[in-house]
Amino acid sequence: MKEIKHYINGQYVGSANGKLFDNVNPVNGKVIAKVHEAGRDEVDAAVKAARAALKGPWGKMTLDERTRILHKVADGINDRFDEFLEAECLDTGKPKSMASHIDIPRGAANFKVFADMVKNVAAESFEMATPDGSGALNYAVRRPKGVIGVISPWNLPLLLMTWKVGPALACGNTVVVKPSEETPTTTALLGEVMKEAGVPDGVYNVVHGFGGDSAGAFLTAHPDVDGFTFTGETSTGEVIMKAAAKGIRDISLELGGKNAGLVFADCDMDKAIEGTMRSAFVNCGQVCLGTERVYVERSIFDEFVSRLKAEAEKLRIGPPDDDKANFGPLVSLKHREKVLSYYQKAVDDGATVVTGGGVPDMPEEYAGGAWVQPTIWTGLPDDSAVITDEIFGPCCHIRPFDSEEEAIELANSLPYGLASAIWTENVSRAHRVAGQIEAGIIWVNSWFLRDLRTPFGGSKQSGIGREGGVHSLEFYTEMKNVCIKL
Ligand SMILES: NC(=O)c1ccc[n+]([C@@H]2O[C@H](COP(=O)([O-])OP(=O)(O)OC[C@H]3O[C@@H](n4cnc5c(N)ncnc54)[C@H](O)[C@@H]3O)[C@@H](O)[C@H]2O)c1
Ligand SMILES: O=C/C=C/C=C(\O)C(=O)O
Repeated sequence: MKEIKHYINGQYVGSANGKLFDNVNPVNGKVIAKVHEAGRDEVDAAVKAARAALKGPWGKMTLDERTRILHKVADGINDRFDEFLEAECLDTGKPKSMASHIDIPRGAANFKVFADMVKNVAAESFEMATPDGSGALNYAVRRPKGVIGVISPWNLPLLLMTWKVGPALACGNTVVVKPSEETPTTTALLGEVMKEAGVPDGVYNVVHGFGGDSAGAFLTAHPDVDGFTFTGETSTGEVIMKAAAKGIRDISLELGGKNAGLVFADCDMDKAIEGTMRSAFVNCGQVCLGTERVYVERSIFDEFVSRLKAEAEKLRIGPPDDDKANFGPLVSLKHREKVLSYYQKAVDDGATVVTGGGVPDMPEEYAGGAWVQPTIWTGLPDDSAVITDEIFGPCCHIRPFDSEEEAIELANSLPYGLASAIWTENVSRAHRVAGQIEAGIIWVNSWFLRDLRTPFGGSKQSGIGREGGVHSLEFYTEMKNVCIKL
């Protein structure tokens, strides 16, 4: 059986404690690899390697050399595109048609964009007067933050990990990455690409394992990590924030959401249906930006519900290599238990199940997989846990509204503030509503349309800080002001 090892100081190494855990294919429940679980020793070795590499050739490289290498990393991902695609789809069960358009290309783009970005951002300077009349000049320079701990989730494994590692390395930092225990493979494979691209040993390190009382917690407890960038659940973010407080380490948190889609009667219905389909069901609903709450103006409510139902029922469920399938399984049976508990809760709370609500019949070979049906509800009270909790499954609840004010109030009614999608052809309304939604990312007549130069992150309990463009540089560098008396 294949083993997945840590990548520390440019070498693949196993765990001294001999602990291994199963990497399971969610399509059929079969074990595809055994993964080494890091103990404190491996985490410590990874952090030490990262610290040493900061002072080694990586720290001494010119910006040009560093960014050229990062372009080679991106090229290396593209050169081995099929291998990354296969690995990502085995770990997650997602359709190849999706991973080949989103996950893997973005894995490469995350290195290119930030390599180019760091070369083109100027630092600030201020001239000032002094009492003696000679004046002074201030200029700011950016320096790498140091060793960055990167903790990433399983829903878009390569995309979300490189979204952090790309800018971290572009800014001259070194990293220790703890990928999700559900999806270790592409993060491990990236070590080979780093080596081939000429990234010096110790710059990119990977430790595998779980969160609490395992690799994740050992990494956040390690005193020699200078900052943590994390994507995952809000409750995990709280734990990581506490760990980072020890030693006053910086954090960037991209957390959960319970995002609202607002569909106004003046929308282009075709666009709204197409976009809401994606925002509710793509990646089997496992996208932090997805809209699990859809609010539709009353005059078009019935039409919207019946059209969304018709489209949801056309989704083709199947494994990654079924070319026609556009809907895979959830990431694990454990996650399915959680999602199905909300499917049950919806019924208990009096929902009308418009479509789905259970587990699809699958052929024998996929019976052990984590399949669920795409599901739409109406009729739930606003305080149902189905409406207030992030389910992270392929489901949405649709509720009517009567006025713009009510729609905004409903969208803002939860403690999350990640993303929102507004569907209207009225340009004034689009600006007006976008301005009032309490969320970090607003899409109008689109969803998950990404320009990597833009600020990305959540407000309220959906996160702290922004990444993307120059905002990533804010987190991954320390700014230093030099004041020169003339
Ligand atoms: N805001 C965003 O950009 C964004 C993007 C993707 C996913 N998410 C969120 O991620 C969640 C789904 O991902 P998940 O289930 O993998 O999240 P999770 O919080 O369970 O796990 C994320 C990572 O944290 C690690 N971890 C867990 N407990 C830890 C601990 N105590 N100390 C250190 N590390 C720990 C896990 O092992 C994993 O690597 C959803 O809530 C989703 O909304 C947010
Ligand atoms: O599941 C969450 C998706 C997050 C997407 C990004 O972080 C991105 O597109 O950069």
